[in-house]
Amino acid sequence: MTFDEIEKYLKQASDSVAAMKRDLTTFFTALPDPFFILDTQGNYIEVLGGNAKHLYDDGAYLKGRNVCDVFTDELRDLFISSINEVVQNRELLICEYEIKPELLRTKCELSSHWYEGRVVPVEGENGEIAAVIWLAINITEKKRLEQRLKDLAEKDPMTGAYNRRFFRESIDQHYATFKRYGTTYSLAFIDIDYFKKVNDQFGHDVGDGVICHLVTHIQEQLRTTDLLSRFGGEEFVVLFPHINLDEACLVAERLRATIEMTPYKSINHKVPFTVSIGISEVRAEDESVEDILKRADSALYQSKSSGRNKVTGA
Ligand SMILES: Nc1nc2c(ncn2[C@@H]2O[C@H](COP(=O)(O)OP(=O)(O)OP(=O)(O)O)[C@@H](O)[C@H]2O)c(=O)[nH]1
Repeated sequence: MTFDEIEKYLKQASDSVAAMKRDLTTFFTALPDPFFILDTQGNYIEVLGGNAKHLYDDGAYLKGRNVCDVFTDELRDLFISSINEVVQNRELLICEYEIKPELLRTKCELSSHWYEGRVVPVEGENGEIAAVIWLAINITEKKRLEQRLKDLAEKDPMTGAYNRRFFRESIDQHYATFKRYGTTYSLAFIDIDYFKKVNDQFGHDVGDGVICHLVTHIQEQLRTTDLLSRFGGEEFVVLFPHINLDEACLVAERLRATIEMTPYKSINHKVPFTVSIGISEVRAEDESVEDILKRADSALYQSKSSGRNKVTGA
């Protein structure tokens, strides 16, 4: 082979490698979901794919950065621990994570995005794990649907409070925990006074407004661990975990007083209203959840029969 022939051969080879590289880049860039090549320390070596622009930010800026520079504590831990796990177990790992709007570079985004990460190891020349490939799939729509289905199953559509079925499941769990560990809890039945009159005087729509206003008001006053459910039309129940009767009565009294002071206001109406409340605490001698429910119900009856706008503990 002459020198010219060798040179020609090498040029052809290099051209075809360059063409292959171009083809691969075109191919990877066209992929709808983005994937990242990260070294075992969490440095972004390469960012590819993500052609579905309505679903993904341009991740090019990640190249050369470390996950610790990009994400907040919780996500940083998830990324680092997932990479470590893949390096150790040498197998596919699937995780789900939420990226808050402030981390998304598309500034018009107001809500979080959810992703499914599929992470696989990449072996180096000596068989060691040199890097991981992290495929990120936007599952925000799926998550929204899941949340919607969960809400439909657990919540009252008009007020957004939990429904009676969800309350029943929760109280059954708390009762079981009480029987096993003695962890106390209390219940408050809350019923709007003379609500029929509200409907009769102002109409059903205003009545609905009063109910929603009450729910918002109660939610604002409760701790995040307290559980508010709509038990019936204008009757609600609050489950107070870890709270005894005296403490629950104090909270309920505060609720009663602030409700009295906070009328429902619509464009055309101002509707003052009050509530009656019955409280009970789980007791060692209770044989079932029905016992505590019955006590709260009769305490509510007492509040009603003694003039309404009252709190009674039983
Ligand atoms: N607007 C509206 N009214 C409802 C809803 N659910 C139940 N109600 C009404 O709530 C009223 C409850 O009336 P009652 O049970 O007689 O009780 P009350 O008038 O509040 O009197 P007390 O409870 O004895 O103080 C009924 O007129 C129901 O039609 C609802 O979702 N929206």
